[in-house]
Amino acid sequence: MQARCAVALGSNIGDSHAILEAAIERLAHAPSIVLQAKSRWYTTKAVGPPQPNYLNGCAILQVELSPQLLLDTLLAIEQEFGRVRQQRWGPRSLDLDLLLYDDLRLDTPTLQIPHPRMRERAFVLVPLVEIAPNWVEPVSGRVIKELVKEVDCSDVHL
Ligand SMILES: Nc1ncnc2c1ncn2[C@@H]1O[C@H](COP(=O)(O)OP(=O)(O)OP(=O)(O)O)[C@@H](O)[C@H]1O
Ligand SMILES: Nc1nc2c(c(=O)[nH]1)N=C(CO)CN2
Repeated sequence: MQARCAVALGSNIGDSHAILEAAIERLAHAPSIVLQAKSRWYTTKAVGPPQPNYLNGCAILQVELSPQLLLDTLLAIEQEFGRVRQQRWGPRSLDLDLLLYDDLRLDTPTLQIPHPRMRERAFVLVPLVEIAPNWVEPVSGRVIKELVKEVDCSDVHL
């Protein structure tokens, strides 16, 4: 079973650029994952509690993993990069969110697809539109290039 997936990457602790580049390499070499595309890195104002700016980007992966196994892989890579889970929406060395998995809709206690907050997040939609403008977000039924027009992108910069 093959699926095309979109993943969001973020970091605001440590050398975020080096961490995100290393995380992409790690993903690209993970079993059952092929890296198809990656966006540029954007500096973004933190959403949530006061904290340093983030560096954010997105990647498209071809995977031979179930959604749950892909999430487990993402969480394991976060741990490898020293992620310490503290407050919700608090600062982190590496955050990997599973945004889209083909046109799947899933709502379980541990995994929601599409990511439920992706439609309102400029720090997700701006990098994603670079690499997947015509992907239909299955809850809204709208393509990413339309969704990005509806968010305030003024705090997202190259
Ligand atoms: N699509 C998804 N991608 C990543 N994690 C998810 C997803 N759906 C549910 N989760 C669950 O969310 C849990 C907490 O994730 P995390 O700590 O990264 O949240 P957060 O980054 O603080 O907030 P947000 O989810 O708003 O980005 C994960 O352990 C995972 O079980
Ligand atoms: N700009 C920005 N803000 C955030 C981010 C993020 O990646 N970028 N991640 C969060 C928790 O997922 C909370 N706030």
